[in-house]
Amino acid sequence: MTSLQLSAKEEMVEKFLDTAARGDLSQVSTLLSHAPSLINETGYSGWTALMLAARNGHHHVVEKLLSLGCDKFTVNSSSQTAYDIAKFWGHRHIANLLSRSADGCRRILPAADLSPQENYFGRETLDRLSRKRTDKVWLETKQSDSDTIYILFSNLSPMVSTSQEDNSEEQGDIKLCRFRYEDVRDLLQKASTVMIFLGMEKMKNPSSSTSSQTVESISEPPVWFAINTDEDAAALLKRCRGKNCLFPRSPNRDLLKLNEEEAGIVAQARSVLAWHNRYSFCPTCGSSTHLEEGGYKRSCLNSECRSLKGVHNTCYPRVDPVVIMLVIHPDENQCLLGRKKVFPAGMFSCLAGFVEPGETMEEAVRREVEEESGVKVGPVQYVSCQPWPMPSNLMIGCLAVAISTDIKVDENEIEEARWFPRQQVIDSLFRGARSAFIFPPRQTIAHQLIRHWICMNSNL
Ligand SMILES: NC(=O)C1=CN([C@@H]2O[C@H](COP(=O)(O)OP(=O)(O)OC[C@H]3O[C@@H](n4cnc5c(N)ncnc54)[C@H](O)[C@@H]3O)[C@@H](O)[C@H]2O)C=CC1
Ligand SMILES: [Mg+2]
Ligand SMILES: [Mg+2]
Ligand SMILES: [Mg+2]
Ligand SMILES: [Zn+2]
Repeated sequence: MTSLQLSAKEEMVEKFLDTAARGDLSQVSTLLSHAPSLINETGYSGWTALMLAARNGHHHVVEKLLSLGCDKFTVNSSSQTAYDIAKFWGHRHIANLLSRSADGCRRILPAADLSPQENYFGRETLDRLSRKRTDKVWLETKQSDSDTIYILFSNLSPMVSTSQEDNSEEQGDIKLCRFRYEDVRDLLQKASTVMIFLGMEKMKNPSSSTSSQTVESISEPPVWFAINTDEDAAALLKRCRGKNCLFPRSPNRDLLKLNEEEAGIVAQARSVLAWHNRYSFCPTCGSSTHLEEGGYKRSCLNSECRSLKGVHNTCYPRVDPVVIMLVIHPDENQCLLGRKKVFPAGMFSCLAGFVEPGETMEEAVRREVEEESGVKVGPVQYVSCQPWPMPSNLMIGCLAVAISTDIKVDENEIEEARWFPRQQVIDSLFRGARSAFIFPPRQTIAHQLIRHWICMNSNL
């Protein structure tokens, strides 16, 4: 590029910036249609067109520049963005415009990944159709529909099939056994059977149906129900026609071998069934209860019971919130991990604990960390969450920054807690069993939080 061309370009940039500063919307649009690359240019002042328009309160110009995709995070020599400038000069409507959208949030919370992170047990393959839970006729019709899928639980364990060759604990995958109405009809008639409506399979590709098809001619996807029965497990397994089926004995370990779709279905079914299992009688008066709303409600049969007046939370499935946190050392280069006695040898994980009534998520993080390790925590940031159906937790995953570093473990809860240098954590992640300590499995939110921290400030 010659110096003449350069100065012509500079001249063009200055002209463009001047039109933005004056709020000349039509001229801004014309110049950008001829030379779109002008949009993020900075002139001699180091300011972009967006900053100048924001400085002078030209809302329409700011709007136009944003609609054409200009970069709103560019900073001037005083490290101010267009948003900072608009706020400083009191142009509130422009500041609001610039702070809107997910990008605005990303700037406020740089560590938060706003594309929602999906954790194991969190995939929603079924549309829960909660409005259908009170539609008895629809539910009954669906129960006997030939496409309907039933999954069977015994003692809160789902019946699964497994490939005989694959006996490895970590890798071996298992699949849910699926049954039709005819296969389970007798079970549905037993008074002790608990059945819950799980939902309808989500349409894989709704837009692919041809326009010539009428709405009626497009058949609905199958719906799913889950059944828990007290029938003998061995007798139940005979329904499987010679396939290699079983009821896993250790849900904490074995359910992690399901694929993501089926894990999500089991998370929903197992938690609701576990609630029925533990709340057979009314928690308010001790009378018998009966199932309603597709298995999502248990109502007391005693007409005098207080639980029948107003909304009573004991009538609905319970979820226990648990905070789980990766605590970062103030030097930013170490994290706090602990181990319980029941963990496999060498395994360390994030600290976790139940949220107590009347407590915020942040306070629960600070209290549990201090109780279990003696470390005091300052800022807390939410990262992602995970349904954990053992039996019905919601794991709320956070990063937290320590403001003290001395460790004193509560031996009733934790066997050992240590600060682990970042490099050691990275080695463990990539070397697995050959490393100094073992990570919890990848299906746990604990594993994902540790990974999140490692990846946060690196190019991994
Ligand atoms: N998915 C994951 O990555 C992880 C999941 N977890 C789950 O988080 C849960 C809580 O972690 P902990 O460290 O054990 O919690 P914790 O530190 O609060 O201690 C558990 C103790 O709290 C008491 N407690 C208070 N509220 C309770 C409630 N609603 N249900 C049961 N016990 C209650 C009991 O005495 C229990 O022994 C565990 O059930 C565990 O399965 C724990 C770590 C990792
Ligand atoms: Mg605790
Ligand atoms: Mg704990
Ligand atoms: Mg606790
Ligand atoms: Zn009652």
